[in-house]
Amino acid sequence: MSANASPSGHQPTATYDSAFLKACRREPVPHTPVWFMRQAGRSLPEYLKVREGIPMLESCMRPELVTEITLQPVRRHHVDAAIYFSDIVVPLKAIGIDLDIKPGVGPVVERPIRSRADLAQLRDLTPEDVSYVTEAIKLLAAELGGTPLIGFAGAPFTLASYLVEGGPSRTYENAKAMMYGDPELWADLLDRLAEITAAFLRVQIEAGASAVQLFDSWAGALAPADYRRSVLPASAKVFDAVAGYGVPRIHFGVGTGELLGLMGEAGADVVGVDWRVPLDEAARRVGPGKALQGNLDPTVLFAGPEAVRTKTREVLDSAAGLEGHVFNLGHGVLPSTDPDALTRLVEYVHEQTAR
Ligand SMILES: Cc1c2[nH]c(c1CCC(=O)O)Cc1[nH]c(c(CCC(=O)O)c1C)Cc1[nH]c(c(CCC(=O)O)c1C)Cc1[nH]c(c(C)c1CCC(=O)O)C2
Repeated sequence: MSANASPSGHQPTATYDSAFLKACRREPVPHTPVWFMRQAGRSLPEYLKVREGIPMLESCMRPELVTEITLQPVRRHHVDAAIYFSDIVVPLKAIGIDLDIKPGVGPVVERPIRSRADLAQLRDLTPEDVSYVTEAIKLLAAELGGTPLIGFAGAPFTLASYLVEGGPSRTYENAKAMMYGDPELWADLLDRLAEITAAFLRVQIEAGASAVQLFDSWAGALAPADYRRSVLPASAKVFDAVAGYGVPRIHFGVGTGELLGLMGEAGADVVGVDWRVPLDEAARRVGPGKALQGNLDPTVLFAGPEAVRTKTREVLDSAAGLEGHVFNLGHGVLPSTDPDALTRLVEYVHEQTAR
């Protein structure tokens, strides 16, 4: 049996009983678990060293390299969970979409999806398309011991934002134009992406991931009514598709203060919160029955150790009444962050919350 227990009749394992998975299940924890979005990556000199000369997407397809990069922040910071090293566009590349990740820019798509004919670019994802993911997760499970591994994928809206725009955007004008102007095409696009995303998460869970996070990073660009009508059904389809595994499902976005209730409704077990809404208020918006993840402003790490402690204490205080809290930043680690500040932060949260 894998490190993941089935919802019925679980076998206790160090992974199943880890602080991270307990907090996701809203069970009592020995300390508040901590991990960081983008904990692997450019903030770590050891990452820059092993990535030297290897393009981002290629590095995601090399199981030994993925394993090493995923383990680096666990070794260095003693975080409570590892996140699988990959990118949200990897499954799109795997089904043959012509795209690349440009350094300092982000994902760039050669032929953006703008019409019904363009949908033909999207075919089903099979486990064979991403055999390197299965291989890397098996290697990781052997190395991680009791530390849980989080698998992840981009949510249909965030993936669509890259596919329709053709690259990063501040306004999402093409994606939103399709959403408002051709709702049927938009719904079909998001539904196809939901299927690809669900298939990609299933591969990760079946290989041994203990939790999954759906990154809807750019959903905060939407008004609640549009999110509910045009985006929520596709994200809900993804969460439904992986519900049966009994692994916690985390749902994250940036600038989603007005969407937190709806993001919970989409079906996640844990809702990620950025730094704009305090966790006690976020809990009221999300409603009962869900754990929360977050939410230190990543720029606080540039302010010196005392400020980090003060602001961390504020996050912990606002989380004091929650049933389940996973400490994280409100968004990813910024590349120029001092890694020692992250190590100290993990230590501080553990020490402050030891029970
Ligand atoms: C929107 C998004 C993307 N990718 C991702 C998201 C959702 C999370 C978020 O909101 O930040 C998700 C992602 N991308 C990466 C991870 C690794 C796992 C981890 O969190 O440690 C994760 C979880 C690696 C990466 N993905 C990328 C890097 C940097 C490239 C490099 O190191 O060469 C890493 C470590 C590239 C990437 N890929 C993307 C962007 C915007 C960029 C940055 C472009 C740049 O600034 O150079 C798309």
